[in-house]
Amino acid sequence: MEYTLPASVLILIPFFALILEQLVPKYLNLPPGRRPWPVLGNILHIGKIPHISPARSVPRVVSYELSVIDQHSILWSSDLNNHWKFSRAFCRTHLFSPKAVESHAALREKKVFEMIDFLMSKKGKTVKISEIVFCAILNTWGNLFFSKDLCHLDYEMNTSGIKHIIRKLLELGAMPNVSDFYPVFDALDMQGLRKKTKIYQDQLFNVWNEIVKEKRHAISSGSIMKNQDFLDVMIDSGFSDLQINFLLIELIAAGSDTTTSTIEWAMAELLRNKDVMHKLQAELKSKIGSDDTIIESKINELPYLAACVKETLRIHPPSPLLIPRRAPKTCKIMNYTIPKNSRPERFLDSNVDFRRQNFEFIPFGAGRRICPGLPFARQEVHLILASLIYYFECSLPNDEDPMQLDMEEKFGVTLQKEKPLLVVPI
Ligand code: HEM
Repeated sequence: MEYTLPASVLILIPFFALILEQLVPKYLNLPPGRRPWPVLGNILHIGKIPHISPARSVPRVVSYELSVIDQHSILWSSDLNNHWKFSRAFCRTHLFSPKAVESHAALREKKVFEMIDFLMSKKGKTVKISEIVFCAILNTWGNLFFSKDLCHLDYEMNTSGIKHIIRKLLELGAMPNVSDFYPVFDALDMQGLRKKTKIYQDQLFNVWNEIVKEKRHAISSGSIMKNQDFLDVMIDSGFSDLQINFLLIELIAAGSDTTTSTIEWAMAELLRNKDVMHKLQAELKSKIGSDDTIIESKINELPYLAACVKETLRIHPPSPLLIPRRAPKTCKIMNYTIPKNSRPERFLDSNVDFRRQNFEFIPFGAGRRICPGLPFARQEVHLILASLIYYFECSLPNDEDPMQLDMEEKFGVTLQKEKPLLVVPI
């Protein structure tokens, strides 16, 4: 009996805390948004596609121990601590500086040629283009990191399931987590998201754990030349296994789905916009010639291709928590005309570029947290898209009308097409 009072007070404390949390923001000058419900907050306003919902509060998207994140993550680190600064500088030196990006051009080209060769063998057949592009990109990273391919271009033969694991991790990362809204429940992991994330993370680590072990052994016994790939450099710089795992998982997750979905959306838009497709084909024909191959040094001479990529990133930004913009019909906002739909030409006579400080167009973010992979992604997306359009005349299966193509978006850490794009390369 004597325990009744303290026990009930203990039970009530979280509820008082939650109600207080809902009341306090009323006195702050917050940006306009839907009025939160007591206790529930904006959770009911989030909806199925949170990146375009009018909710005020956006959840923390990942569930992991914050101390571990801050010591090992670039992507999710909550402040700009020394670890974050070191990791960004390390990646910039070895992966993303202009010199590093250029030194990897031959590898990107090789992996794209392999993809084109594979697609040649599929002429006339229906393929899921995102699976093949994803694999080409993953193999580029695999070779940069471990000097090894990570998946099979014939996606039906993939047994490691690496793409599935990455997609699952990204899905879990984007799932609204009760404890993101109510941190008081954090330790309970009520939806089991942390537990599931750990399972998939371990599966991904297993893809390269053996390689890391072998590399450590070979380096310490002096049986291989040093610094042949990024893993060598990490080992040489004293990275622990946990540091290696975190950095690789983040680079692979951040760098594969974003680039793949940009190319998939670009292909879908091009198939729907025949005039744009013809203009792009004409540019490629005139600048590349009819029996030449596409290499990166030629990519920068293709302004219409660059405009198409920018237009894709404008309409379908792969990082959806930066708000996507698309006007279903031409309209005026504050005396500005907002033209409808896809029109890459808007970028031809304009200096707006995601590499500059043009804050009206920031698909890679901006400022100190701007995407460090931008220079790499830019080369990769241009090269793959140009190659697909140059070597193939793609159509939709069963003579489907491109205007009926399903363009629904699926919310996630990266913005995917709800229905994967199926094409027939000819
Ligand atoms: C089309 C391709 C890509 C797009 C649109 C994109 C977009 C973004 C965006 C919007 C952010 C958040 C920026 C912010 O918080 O302000 C980001 C962060 C990041 N991206 Fe990318 N990204 C792409 C490709 C890549 C690639 C290829 C890599 C490298 C493998 C990469 C690695 C990262 C990392 C590590 C961060 C975290 C940076 C930090 O928090 O300091 N991304 N990206």
